[in-house]
Amino acid sequence: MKLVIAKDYEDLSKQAARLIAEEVTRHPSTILGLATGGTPVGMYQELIALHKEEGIDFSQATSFNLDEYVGLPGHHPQSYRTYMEDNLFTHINLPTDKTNIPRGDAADLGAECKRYEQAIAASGGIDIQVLGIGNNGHIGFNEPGSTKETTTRVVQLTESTIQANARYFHKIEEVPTQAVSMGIQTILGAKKIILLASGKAKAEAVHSMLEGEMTPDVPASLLQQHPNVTVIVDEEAASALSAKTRN
Ligand SMILES: N[C@@H]1[C@@H](O)[C@H](O)[C@@H](COP(=O)(O)O)O[C@@H]1O
Repeated sequence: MKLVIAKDYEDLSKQAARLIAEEVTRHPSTILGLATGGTPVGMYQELIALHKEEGIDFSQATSFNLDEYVGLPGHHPQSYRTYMEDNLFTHINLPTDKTNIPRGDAADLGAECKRYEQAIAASGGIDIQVLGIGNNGHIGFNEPGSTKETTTRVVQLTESTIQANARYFHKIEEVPTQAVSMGIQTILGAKKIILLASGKAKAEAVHSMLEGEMTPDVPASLLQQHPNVTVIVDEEAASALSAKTRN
């Protein structure tokens, strides 16, 4: 995996946005894999600026998000659909009907997971997938124990993930306990992957991902088998890495 240590969060966000913008410029009908969470917010702001100031054009692109909470309709203020609308979609020219996010409120969630996986395959597959990382090494909502064979499915969130995500809800009881998430196999199917991590709380997970053994106990470590991963971190998130990995 290629490691980039950015100066700070702003630099990390700019570098990540540049990679996406280059991809969209080179290949306008790019299939983007998008992530939520606090970490990519700065990257989305940079992409909006690149769209407005440099005319980066998303009109022919398609996007697939990693995951969505079970039980939240798209219009719910804490749904990942709302997050994406607010942080990116309403500010760029990606057509709404080309933005895909699993339906967490589907009546038949099993069918929804199949439909989503098939839609990704039918698009030709994800060209560039953005990932964050959970404190416990999760990617998307693939919690520890997720194997490399997993595809889009309903997952149970761990207590630590529920706690980490409670900051977006009024109270912890409101945080859904399940999500629909692309699987590890789905993510590994992307042609390129960019993983972003910022802050001290991610240092241990970044260390295990890059320097630990490949194990479903740290789902992000399974990315070691992918041929084209760029990990962009800031100094704090890099703080548990050995000198050898840093160089
Ligand atoms: N499903 C999302 C992940 O995709 C994200 O990577 C993680 C970390 O979020 P943050 O960037 O806010 O630390 O949070 C959630 O669990």
